[in-house]
Amino acid sequence: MFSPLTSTISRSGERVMRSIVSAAASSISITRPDDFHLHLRDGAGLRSVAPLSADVFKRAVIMPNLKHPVVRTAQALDYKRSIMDALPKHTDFEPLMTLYLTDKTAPEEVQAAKDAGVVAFKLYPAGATTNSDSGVTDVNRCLPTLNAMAEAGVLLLVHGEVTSPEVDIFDREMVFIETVLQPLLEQLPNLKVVLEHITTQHAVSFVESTAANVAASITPQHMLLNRNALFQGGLQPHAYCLPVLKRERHRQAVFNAATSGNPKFFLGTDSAPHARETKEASCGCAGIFSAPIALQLYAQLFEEAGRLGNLEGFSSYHGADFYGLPRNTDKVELIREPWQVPGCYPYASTSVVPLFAEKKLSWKIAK
Ligand SMILES: NC(=O)N[C@@H](CC(=O)O)C(=O)O
Ligand SMILES: [Zn+2]
Ligand SMILES: [Zn+2]
Repeated sequence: MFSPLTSTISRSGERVMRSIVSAAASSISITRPDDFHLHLRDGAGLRSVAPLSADVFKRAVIMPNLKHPVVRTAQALDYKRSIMDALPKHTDFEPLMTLYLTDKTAPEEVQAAKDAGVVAFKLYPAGATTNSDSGVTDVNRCLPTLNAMAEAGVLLLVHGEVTSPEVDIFDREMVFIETVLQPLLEQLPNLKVVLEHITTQHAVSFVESTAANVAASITPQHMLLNRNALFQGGLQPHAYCLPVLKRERHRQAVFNAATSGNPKFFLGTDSAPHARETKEASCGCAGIFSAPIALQLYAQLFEEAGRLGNLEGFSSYHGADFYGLPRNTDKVELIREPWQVPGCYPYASTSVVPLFAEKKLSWKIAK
């Protein structure tokens, strides 16, 4: 279903840290990773997928775009309790909660959220993606709240796409950066921003060239696939996510950024489960589910780059450092043992098709 990774990646400048991994190591041990962009949904869907993330990741930044968006601190605390209730009793997984920014979010909510341990607010331009109808119609309406965030050191996470129908869908990230993000950072130069799930050379360059308070998360699908994957052999709904996959040179830019070792880029799977029948539909949902295979696929992609030694920074250090969180101290071990990704996973009363379904991964997580 998905195109295999094209082997066009240059292997020059290979910098494998020998202390962690030797040429064709049969296992690697890395500090336990965190997922800085995760959709867990609620209800029965939550109970299906949450344990799969908690099996691998120590912490995850939980996206607030539920059907009833998580807009108030009290809701985030309720949601956190239902996440913990969906996990085995003695789990050490820690959900890092976020709030959904709206035109009406009061500046006072910022301190309340921070005091309650909420780590960030999420900016969804209204209409940009799944469950974003209550999102922001104009960032200028949110300036007092964004200013409060800058002052309190609370992060802004951004779905970076404009929504105007005149803008070509493949240009929406670039236009957002130019017309919304850049001007916003000129007004609030200290605001800590994560540009989520970046997909273009423009986003990579922007993040590389701005100050240290701007970083980006990178998904496995945007490292792996270009937009041909959407149409390979017919319409491929399970390759559809937002921001939509881009052309090959953008995939390469994102791939190179992720594997470069630059601390501004870190792991955020954007694992976004949708029931199979809601994707295989006349109007299919946007979102790719990757929780149970993401770390293994990142490892494969870093190895493809000849940069397996940079995996640990990307998956376990850069995000924690940017968020001001302590690095995890426990480890996960990946073993070289090919296995086939299942065609689907149970999801509530139905199923969800993962990224890389029925394909072979070369790394497995040791139990
Ligand atoms: N990435 C997606 O295509 N979908 C996400 C929303 C988002 O992260 O934009 C979802 O919640 O399904
Ligand atoms: Zn998004
Ligand atoms: Zn997302």
